[in-house]
Amino acid sequence: MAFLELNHVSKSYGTGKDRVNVLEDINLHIEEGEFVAIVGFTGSGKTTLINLINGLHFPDAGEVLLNGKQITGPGPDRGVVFQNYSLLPWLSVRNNIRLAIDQAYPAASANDKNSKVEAYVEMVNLSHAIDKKPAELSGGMRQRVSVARALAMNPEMLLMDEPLSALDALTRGNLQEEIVNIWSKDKKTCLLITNDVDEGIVMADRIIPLKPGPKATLGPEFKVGFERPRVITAINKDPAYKKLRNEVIEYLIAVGASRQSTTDETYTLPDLQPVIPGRIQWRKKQENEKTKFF
Ligand SMILES: Nc1ncnc2c1ncn2[C@@H]1O[C@H](COP(=O)(O)OP(=O)(O)OP(=O)(O)O)[C@@H](O)[C@H]1O
Repeated sequence: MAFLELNHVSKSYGTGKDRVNVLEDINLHIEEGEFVAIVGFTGSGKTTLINLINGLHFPDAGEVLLNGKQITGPGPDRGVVFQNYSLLPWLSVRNNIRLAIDQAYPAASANDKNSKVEAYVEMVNLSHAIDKKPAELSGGMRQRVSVARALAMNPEMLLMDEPLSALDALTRGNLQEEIVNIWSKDKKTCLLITNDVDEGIVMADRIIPLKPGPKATLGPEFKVGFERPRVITAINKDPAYKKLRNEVIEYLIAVGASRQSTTDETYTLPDLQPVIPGRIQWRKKQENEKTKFF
């Protein structure tokens, strides 16, 4: 029995003609302490997959098991880092983390809780900003707070839904390294959702592609055997890195292309007129229409 198991999981939204079959027959087994990356196309159902594990959604068919038990809702055993930080804007870094500590260690003394808050903030190198509010932080700093908050819950598993995709390349690289450092210290089981193959190679033990939806399924896994710590500037010179990267990318391109040629689903774009600032669109004045001044 694996630590996390998804067996024959399918998930749809809506009913009748509005029904969207997002995931179909998902089978995923993750061992305790493993770091797995799911790489997928935009809109293929990556967030849906995370939400099934997080307990925010439930499968229509199949089962999601953590430690052999069916997931019945969100719980402190799973810490989640979202793409959009989701911090409470009126609270400082300290108090955002404190909320998580209060929930994870309700019986701890105030002093003990304060020390834990400070330790998690230090873990993500934000001690200098501990009393700042989210609006006073950069995107990378906010994402560090999100990671610290998820870890402060002392979860058994960390779920990360494209946590770094809004960040610039340099900040993204630094945070990838920090997250892996933290993971390697206490080996929490990690599931990372990403659309970046390189991110998967730098961070994960295995990369599993999620094929394009609707009815997205998981593709074959790619094992990432590079020794840790992995430094991207060093491993990107390694021919084995280029080979693995090409294999994953070629697989994604192939399934993307075959999906486009076989799908019978059609998507209707909304009927909208784009508003282009600074551009004047002329039309013939209607009869009896008064001239308007803006
Ligand atoms: N609550 C919902 N109700 C109806 N449809 C939904 C709901 N949530 C997601 N969907 C649809 O399910 C599909 C998959 O969405 P999901 O957010 O899981 O994909 P994703 O791969 O995470 O997307 P992205 O890459 O854009 O973040 C999309 O077509 C989306 O419109």
